[in-house]
Amino acid sequence: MDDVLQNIMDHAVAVAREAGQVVREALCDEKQRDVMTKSSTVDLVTQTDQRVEHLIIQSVKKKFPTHRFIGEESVAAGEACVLTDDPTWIIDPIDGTTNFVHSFPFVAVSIGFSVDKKIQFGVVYSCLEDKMFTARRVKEHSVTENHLMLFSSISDVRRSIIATEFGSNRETETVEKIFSSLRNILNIPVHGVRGAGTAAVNMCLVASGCVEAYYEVGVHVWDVAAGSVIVEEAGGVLMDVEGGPVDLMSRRIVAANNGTVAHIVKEIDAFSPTRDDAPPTQ
Ligand SMILES: O=P([O-])([O-])O[C@@H]1[C@H](O)[C@H](O)[C@@H](O)[C@H](O)[C@H]1O
Ligand SMILES: [Mg+2]
Ligand SMILES: [Mg+2]
Repeated sequence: MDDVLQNIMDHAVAVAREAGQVVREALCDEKQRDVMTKSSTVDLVTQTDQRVEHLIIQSVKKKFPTHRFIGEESVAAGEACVLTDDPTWIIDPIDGTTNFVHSFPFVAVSIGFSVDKKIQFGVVYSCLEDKMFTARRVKEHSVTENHLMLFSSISDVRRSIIATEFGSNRETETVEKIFSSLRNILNIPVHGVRGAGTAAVNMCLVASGCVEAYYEVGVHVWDVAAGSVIVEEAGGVLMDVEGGPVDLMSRRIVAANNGTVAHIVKEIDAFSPTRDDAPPTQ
């Protein structure tokens, strides 16, 4: 299985790079950044998101015809978001669509691959920085192209930088919760709070030791599937925002180094968005 998995992972890296090239070219063409909206007026999608997801899925289908898919834009178009034991590609064609639309320079292609409901490897291509982050669920971990994982050993949360995002839910109660968590964390006080505008890149920043933790309520499985292996293989931990094991379908995540995770979890004002795998409402 090892060689088979490596073969699949090599394909994921190649197709992520190809997708990244499409994203870079699209950035120079305003038409390809025309905005449509999904769950709210600030949940953006473009024809480029759809085109890139199609490209990835078609390329994989040719090589691995029995594999299944959970893709952000396919789910938006009505496909089920159900993780089975079958080999499944979990795809976010453009993580950071708002960044893409505004030319804010952090945009990633994120691909996780799952077997038996466990993510086996993750590939995050931060395509404007041209950084490829990969990790496979084995002892070895690797980040290609000179991007060494330099995991943070800071255990004093007051010396940390914490990454988070505001997401795309603007309901008053949700915004209140987001600010309540943020206030608690700033008041620790931490050195700073940052957000790249892409969950996948934020997780790679944890894996690279640039920030000590990243948390968000409202992410989706395609935002964090790839990053989850990258963080764990770098030596980090994943947790639910109220402590306990993370559930990638729950839309809640903390990814952190060992020293700060417990401190961060204490400060988050948690809430529970509708799960990714919830049956559709009629
Ligand atoms: O929509 P998208 O750009 O693929 O993904 C979003 C980005 O990762 C953003 O940083 C995060 O705050 C949202 O929760 C995600 O949904
Ligand atoms: Mg995303
Ligand atoms: Mg996306």
